[in-house]
Amino acid sequence: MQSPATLSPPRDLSSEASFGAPADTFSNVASLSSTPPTTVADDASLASDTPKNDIALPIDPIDDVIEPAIIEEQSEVADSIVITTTTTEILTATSESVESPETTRAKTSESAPSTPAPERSRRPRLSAPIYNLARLAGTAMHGKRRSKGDEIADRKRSTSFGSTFDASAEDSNGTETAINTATTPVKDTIHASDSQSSKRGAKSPKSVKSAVPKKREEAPKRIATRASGLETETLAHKLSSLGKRGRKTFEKGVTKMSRELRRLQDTNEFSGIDTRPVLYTTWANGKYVDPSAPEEPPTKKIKVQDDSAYDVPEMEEEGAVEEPAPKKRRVKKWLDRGLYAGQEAPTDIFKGLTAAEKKKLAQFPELTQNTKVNKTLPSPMFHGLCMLMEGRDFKLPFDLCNPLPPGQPKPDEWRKMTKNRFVGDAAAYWKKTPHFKDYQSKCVCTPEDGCGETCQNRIMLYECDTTNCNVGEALCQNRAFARLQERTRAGGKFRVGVEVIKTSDRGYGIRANRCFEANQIIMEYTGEIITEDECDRRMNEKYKDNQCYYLMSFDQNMIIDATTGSIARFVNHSCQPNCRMVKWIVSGQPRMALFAGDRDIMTGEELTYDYNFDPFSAKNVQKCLCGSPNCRGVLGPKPKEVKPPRPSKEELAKAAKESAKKGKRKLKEALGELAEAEASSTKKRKIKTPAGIKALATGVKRTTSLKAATKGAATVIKRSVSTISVNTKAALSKKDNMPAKKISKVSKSKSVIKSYGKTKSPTKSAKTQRATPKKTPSSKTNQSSPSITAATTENSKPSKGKSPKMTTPSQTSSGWNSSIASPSPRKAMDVTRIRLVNSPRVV
Ligand SMILES: C[S@@+](CC[C@H](N)C(=O)[O-])C[C@H]1O[C@@H](n2cnc3c(N)ncnc32)[C@H](O)[C@@H]1O
Repeated sequence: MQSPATLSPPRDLSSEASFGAPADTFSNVASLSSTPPTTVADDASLASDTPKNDIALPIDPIDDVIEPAIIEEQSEVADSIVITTTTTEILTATSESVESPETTRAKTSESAPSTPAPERSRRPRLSAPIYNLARLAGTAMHGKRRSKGDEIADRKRSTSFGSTFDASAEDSNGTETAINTATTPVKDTIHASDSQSSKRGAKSPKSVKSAVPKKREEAPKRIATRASGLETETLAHKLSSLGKRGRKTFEKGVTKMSRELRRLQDTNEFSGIDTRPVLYTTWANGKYVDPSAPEEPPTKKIKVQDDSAYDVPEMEEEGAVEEPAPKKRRVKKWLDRGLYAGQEAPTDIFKGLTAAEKKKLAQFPELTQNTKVNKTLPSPMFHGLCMLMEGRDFKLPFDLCNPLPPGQPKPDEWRKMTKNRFVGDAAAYWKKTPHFKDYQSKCVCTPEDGCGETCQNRIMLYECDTTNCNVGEALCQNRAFARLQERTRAGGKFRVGVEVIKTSDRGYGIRANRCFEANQIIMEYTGEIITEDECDRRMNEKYKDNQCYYLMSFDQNMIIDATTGSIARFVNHSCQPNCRMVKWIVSGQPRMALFAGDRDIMTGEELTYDYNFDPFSAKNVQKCLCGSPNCRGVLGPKPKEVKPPRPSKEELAKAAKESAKKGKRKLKEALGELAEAEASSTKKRKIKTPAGIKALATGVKRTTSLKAATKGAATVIKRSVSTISVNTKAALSKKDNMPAKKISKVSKSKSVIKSYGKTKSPTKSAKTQRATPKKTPSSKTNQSSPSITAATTENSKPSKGKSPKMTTPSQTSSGWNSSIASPSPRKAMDVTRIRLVNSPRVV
């Protein structure tokens, strides 16, 4: 069987064949919407499956005429063509038998209406006859076949030309047959359409639309479905939207409508009703705004909250749920002094200059005469004036905006704690100490004094507050911790004034990012306050694998563990420090803070203090990398001062026995040598014989028992190997904290045994003590003697209950107690020793 591509319409077959245009059944469909047939001659064109432009030229010019009203008919015809194409094989051979257009016209002219319909005024060729195709096809009598249940589809199927085709195929003279069979469906199809109605009322939706513009002014304005939101329309609306022809059709009744229209009349498409859901879309800035898309978080600028969001009437009535508190407006923190915060504006530019410098400065009248101080942007401390005098261009020694280079690694493993926290028995222990109550006694300062150097609270290292100050907040200068709190509460890194840095060789460190005056409080050293027992436990269990510890001897039998603590724990050691660590009693609580040293501190300087490191063992001695000219080389005492390992009890007993054997004279000699050695090592201090030695001597003198002598000797030996660090210079304050002048008379040396004897004669500061000196725990144990010697742990506190490791000179305690027993309360407080041990076993 031949493919449909070879099929050709029954008319003008030769020409079709000659075109040889490819064709398929779908092209028929395409042709339906193009050139509707208006004449019989066009019948052939209807069956043509060649492209329209191919056949348009040779065919009658009527084809050029577009008749919208017959489009529906054409579609019907097209349906038939699909079927009739099966016969074209025969038709190609009988092209000569096809009726010519003229013949066809002659035939049809008889039955064609004499006058063209007035509606068809658009027809360009009025002369062209219009035929009643139904009549011509002989189908006009069929009437309303559809209403009788005649299904078009069935009809099409029933129009099988199989037999005809076969017959015609067999018919050698089958020309006529072929024509009949070929034309029958076409005519049948044409007949099926009502030419009358097609002329007048038959309108496809397309044709309806094309008619609408003509009567646009008359027709009531169509209400846009989208605008109105209506999804259904009234009949009147439907009619109005049909235009004139459509309305007429409705008015005349469906019988006047073409079959196609009748088929479509109840469709929304026919009525022009858009039943698809109307999509309301939002566009902004040329972009589609998806309403289902999650809302973008409001930008920073859009901070205005809609108050209506809080309108929850039910909740208000019940009163059960509180309204969310309005967000507190963040107050912008301004730095009033910039990089030089903490720097006082110089009132006397000659201050601190040498005579030569003053002379030189006097040569610059513009500098000396100008008494007005630039408070807005003061020149850098120590730099500006010197540079001016040297005649150099001023250049900042560091980045103004950020002294610290960016990208500094910060410690992340560290948990911060800004307040001390007592752990375990430490709190109860502290409450038993006299400091807890004694700090409340009021100072006797006058407003003129302003709690200066002579303030008893200051001397005792008790910070003044409302309970113990006689002067009042406005004039009191002894409130360093309170000022620190004020400063840091305001926030901002320049107010806090310190930042963590990463040093090249000592791990992390702390750097000043503002200026600090001499003796000014810088930051507090906070952590967990634990007892020594707890410290032992932690070191043996918790920190046994740690590289180093942040444990600082704090008070009697108490230690601050800053493993969880403030950033002060990162302050490194220096043998020439610019800070010191001092303990104060604030509101009855022990607190430790880092204070600036005797000189001002510049922005960018690394903060250091002397650890007074007690390694507890020679093997724990760490190399010091502070780089100062007077570096001791190790963290702690110099190697020669490193304590030898402590003798065991047996060794001590043996030594005592031996010394007892040597006799009284030799023992005296030994003691004399020892005392001499101590005296030579502490030039400024008068060494008092330690109580143990005293007891030993007394025991020998009085020929007491050997046991007593042994005990005394053992005590002496113990003390001789103990490192007792007394940083007598610590906690000196010129302005805020301590009267420096008085303390300056005290030796600065941090010594071992040397320190013991110096406290026999009261220092000048002792004169300022209260009439009734406060009793320390150590003084309780050795009340008669204010000397350090009587206050060692060994004496005051038996080492029975301690582990062997800790029983040995609880050096921290001994050092601490010794200073507490000092007649100078200042000295009693200023001992701070950091215990940084590399091996927990050593403790
Ligand atoms: C309390 S921490 C100080 C902060 C420490 N750099 C860090 O990164 O955590 C004490 C440890 O710092 C190191 N360190 C501090 N000062 C030092 C110095 N001058 N020389 C060498 N190491 C020092 C030692 O390892 C010491 O055990």
